[in-house]
Amino acid sequence: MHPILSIGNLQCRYGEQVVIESVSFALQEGEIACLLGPSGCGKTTLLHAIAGFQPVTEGSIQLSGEVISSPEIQVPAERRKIGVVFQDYALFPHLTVEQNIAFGIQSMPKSERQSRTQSLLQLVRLEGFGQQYPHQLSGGQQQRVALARALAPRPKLLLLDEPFSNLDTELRRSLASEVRRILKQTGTSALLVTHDRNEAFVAADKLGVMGEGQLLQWDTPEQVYQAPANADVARLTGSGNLLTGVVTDNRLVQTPMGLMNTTENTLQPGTRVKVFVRSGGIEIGEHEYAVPVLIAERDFLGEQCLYQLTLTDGQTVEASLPAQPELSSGVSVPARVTRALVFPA
Ligand SMILES: Nc1ncnc2c1ncn2[C@@H]1O[C@H](COP(=O)(O)OP(=O)(O)OP(=O)(O)O)[C@@H](O)[C@H]1O
Repeated sequence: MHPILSIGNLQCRYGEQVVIESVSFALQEGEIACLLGPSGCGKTTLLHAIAGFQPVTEGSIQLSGEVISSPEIQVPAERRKIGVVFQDYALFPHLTVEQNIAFGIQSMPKSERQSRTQSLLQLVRLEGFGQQYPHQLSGGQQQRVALARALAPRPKLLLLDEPFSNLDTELRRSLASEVRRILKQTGTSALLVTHDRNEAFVAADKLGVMGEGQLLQWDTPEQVYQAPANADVARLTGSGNLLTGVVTDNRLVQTPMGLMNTTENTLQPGTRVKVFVRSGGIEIGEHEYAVPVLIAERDFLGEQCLYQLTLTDGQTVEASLPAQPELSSGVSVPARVTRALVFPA
């Protein structure tokens, strides 16, 4: 069976500027994928190419095995059976919630249309809101209407472009999980674009990390987090610190934050490496590998505190540790790295 979406060696350009280069991945039927990447890396361009709003200059996009985009073929957007949910909801302000949801299914017989609209209202938990107008709803409710409207014609694939970015952080995460429930319940294959890793982790079966027009890694969120392909992916998938280091004779890594173990055992002694230490991979306390650090700043966050630790070479690293009153700014303590990701420099 063909994947629902298959992207092969894709390139997109704006004039001479290449903004998508050699991107390949496949999305299986019913899967939810998230494309995560910093602003300007080409996420929206890629989504637009899949939707049919953006021509491709090399490679191809296939939907259920049929080429819908290539340098020679460009199936019009309205014939792709692809739904799109935009960042700004794009609801029709003069139509009620029900009318918005039913907008794309006008060709259905009336009774079928009405029952589909009602079941979608139920699916997005907005029963009772059918007669309201978009401006009477909260941002999160409006985005759920936009989702119901996009799902109404039963698209083969749903694209979501930064769908939660207008909402506050707390709501973003709960809506990401709500959208995942809705997509799974309807068996909808979807590709969601975001620059918020928490949103991507919550929603995705597959995570695609992008940087400067290229797909840096495509895997499950767990795999990407635990085994990032390179230091850029590590940085994009979790806060932390990038240090430089050298592999020692006994296969440890020497860094400005002391010695640390590595699971990367193919590196020869003397190799220069990049070391990414997540904020949770630092421990305070005596240990043979510990080095003295100065607590430069301490932000109390409840269960955890976020510390800025100054190393003897002047660098500052960020550490997330359980709140302890004795660890306050200005205090010098021993600290070490307990977990690190090591990459060739
Ligand atoms: N219409 C356009 N004409 C020319 N260049 C464009 C156009 N749209 C985007 N670009 C450029 O293409 C690159 C990728 O932009 P794109 O919007 O796809 O990135 P993005 O990852 O979605 O960013 P953001 O998260 O900020 O929306 C950027 O360098 C951008 O300046």
